[in-house]
Amino acid sequence: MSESCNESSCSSCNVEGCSSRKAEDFSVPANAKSHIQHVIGIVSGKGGVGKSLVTSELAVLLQKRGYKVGILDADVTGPSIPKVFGLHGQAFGTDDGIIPFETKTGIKVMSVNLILDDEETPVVWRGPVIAGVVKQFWNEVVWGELDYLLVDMPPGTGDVPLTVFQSLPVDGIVVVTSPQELVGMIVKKAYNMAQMMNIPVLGLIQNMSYIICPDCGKKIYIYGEGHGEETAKELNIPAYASLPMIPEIAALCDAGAIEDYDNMYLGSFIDKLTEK
Ligand SMILES: Nc1ncnc2c1ncn2[C@@H]1O[C@H](COP(=O)(O)OP(=O)(O)OP(=O)(O)O)[C@@H](O)[C@H]1O
Repeated sequence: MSESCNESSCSSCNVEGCSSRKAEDFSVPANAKSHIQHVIGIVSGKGGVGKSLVTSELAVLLQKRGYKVGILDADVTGPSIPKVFGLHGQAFGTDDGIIPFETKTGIKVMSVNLILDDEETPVVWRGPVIAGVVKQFWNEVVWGELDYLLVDMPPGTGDVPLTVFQSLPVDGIVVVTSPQELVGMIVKKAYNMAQMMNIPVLGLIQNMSYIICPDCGKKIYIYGEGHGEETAKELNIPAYASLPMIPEIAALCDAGAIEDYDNMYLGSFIDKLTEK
């Protein structure tokens, strides 16, 4: 077994094959023209639970409260952020880097769909290439001054979440789930991954929790009430919200007009998220 050391940093350690080697630093510098206060990752245990919709809604609400917001769409093989904001076309570059698109209320967005020739071209790239694109969206995009950069992650705990956690200065994550998931297990997987990377879990959102009867206003829990709230309490996750199925939001997303929706279900969640 190799000799151990008491150094606080690998750079000052001369012990060959040191067994107490500290974790390698994979961090990537931001673009020189980017000044970003907070980076928040939006994650889910599995696909289709509404992670991109929640990312977009959080961005819209933060922007409405006067914060400067950007969305880095790290869901490279299933990008849906540009569509819900009605963004189409190709981003251009300058000497400073790639200029992100801006939505009609001023949210900055970068997504693989905004660099492809044709947004219907599938992304059939291997993991390291995809991870490289995400890093480029961090260090080559001119984000400028931002209070919050929200990173829409692909579902699960694979290559891209790992790259984001290692390469970007992520302040915390928000986990999106749905009631019919095996919440306890899937949320805990995401929670445990964040713990392993020393990243706090800032919030949990249980999406598609219920529908509201259009005649009597009663909440109907089609998948059962779910365990989101008790899981948030059990894991000491500070912010929790339960979102219903909202038919008008689905229609606005399809029309690229998500910014026209005033989401009243996420107000106190945003309060907690932005608490100093
Ligand atoms: N609360 C909701 N009310 C109505 N429609 C919703 C709601 N949440 C999500 N949807 C719709 O469900 C679909 C899937 O949502 P979304 O793309 O956000 O999921 P996702 O978890 O990001 O999926 P993936 O992991 O595959 O990227 C979208 O059409 C979205 O508009």
